[in-house]
Amino acid sequence: MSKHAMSLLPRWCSRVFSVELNGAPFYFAVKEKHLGEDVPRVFREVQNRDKCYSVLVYCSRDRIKTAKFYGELKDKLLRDLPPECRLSPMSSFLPKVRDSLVKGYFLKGNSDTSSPIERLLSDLIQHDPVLVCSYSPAEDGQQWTQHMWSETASQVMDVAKGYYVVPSEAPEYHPSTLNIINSDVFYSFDEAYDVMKKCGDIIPEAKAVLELLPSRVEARNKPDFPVIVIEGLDATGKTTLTESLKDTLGATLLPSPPECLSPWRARFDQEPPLIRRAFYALGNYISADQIGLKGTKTPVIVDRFWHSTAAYAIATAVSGPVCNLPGEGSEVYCWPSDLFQPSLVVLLTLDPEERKRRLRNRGQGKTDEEEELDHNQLFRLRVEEAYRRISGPACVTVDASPSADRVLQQVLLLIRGKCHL
Ligand SMILES: Nc1ncnc2c1ncn2[C@@H]1O[C@H](COP(=O)(O)OP(=O)(O)O)[C@@H](O)[C@H]1O
Ligand SMILES: Nc1ccn([C@@H]2O[C@H](COP(=O)(O)OP(=O)(O)O)[C@@H](O)[C@H]2O)c(=O)n1
Repeated sequence: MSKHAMSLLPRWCSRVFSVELNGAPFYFAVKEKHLGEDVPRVFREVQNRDKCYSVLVYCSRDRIKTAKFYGELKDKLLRDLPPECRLSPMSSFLPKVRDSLVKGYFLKGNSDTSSPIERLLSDLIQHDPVLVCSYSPAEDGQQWTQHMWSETASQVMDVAKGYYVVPSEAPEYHPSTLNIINSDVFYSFDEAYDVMKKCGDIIPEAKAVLELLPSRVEARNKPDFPVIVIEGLDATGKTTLTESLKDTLGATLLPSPPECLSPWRARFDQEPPLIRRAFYALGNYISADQIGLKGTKTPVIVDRFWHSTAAYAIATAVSGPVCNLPGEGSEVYCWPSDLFQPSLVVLLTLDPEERKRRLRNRGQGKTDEEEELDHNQLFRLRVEEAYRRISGPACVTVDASPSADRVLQQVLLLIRGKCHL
């Protein structure tokens, strides 16, 4: 059965394409007619005998499978492509159109490698939800053109018409911001639950997670006592502070994600963002249920909560500097309407050097994300800024560099001011 590739990604000529080279994005668009525009920067340094390709993963009906496939595609390309072939992250989107982003890879090869690359891409297009294009210099040698591949039952061929590639302006925010809602951050129990439920067929552990979920989303009891969440990057002193608060206030301390999810955490940390973030989102609803239970008897201190879930997810989805984040006040930073709202959220902040020193002294293993915080300063800045932008409740920032006791006293003052304890 033949299908026209273009119908899989509508409004092809309105789309912007982004290729990330050494962490910096380069944008281009396609046009039927050429009006003397420049050659986009991505193609400017490419030699004449080189050939480039793009593989974009379009969303099939099953978005769990699509997310899994996207994660596996990179491994497959890295394993099966000739080593000389250069692979860069790529995406395509309709500016300002929500959920229009599709992701994939941009491949650069030369005339020696084009046969194995094309064999691999032909195979992919026949079996997987991908859209393949090749890029080559136009006949006049001045411009570059894009040819979309079309698949028939037995062969793969270029769709006859080529498009010119032309430079395009950078969007206001990083293109990934278009797809954050309900793919990276979930704003209701039902949205996260739906993803976990659909995972049941392919990830056996998902069924175990579903069984731990509360039957009612609303916290079963409205806590009579204050509920205080302590947030911050790894090694800012959350554990130290939450333990002291527990003792000083006679409070109950709840970790997040909740302990009952511990056996499954490493498993879900390996999954693509859609599944991994749904797991953490659901963890907050389990915590909310426990808060409802304990908060009728004592104050409750929570080590991380929704701020962590949303801030890390947003900062991972977006790359580059802080200005790439969704703008302040964006709906992306809103608290889920069906999730319990704590009385106070404290964000511990620390100078990066002091944080590293504390990490070294503690000497524990780190998650990949925490490793990333160390190596990638921009990632750390994005997480911190996303923390600050989340509202409903917003966090109150506390400098965690003084001694543990001084930090405790500072936070107790805040709690007494806000929660009348
Ligand atoms: N205010 C502080 N001053 C100096 N060292 C601290 C302070 N708070 C915590 N530490 C130390 O820093 C390390 C990280 O603290 P921890 O409470 O485990 O952070 P987190 O739970 O945020 O990862 C620990 O070794 C802890 O003893
Ligand atoms: N409520 C929560 C808690 C953690 N998390 C995730 O868990 C990671 C940090 O957890 P962690 O247990 O390693 O952090 P520490 O509290 O040990 O510093 C973050 O990177 C988040 O991605 C979350 O998404 N939601």
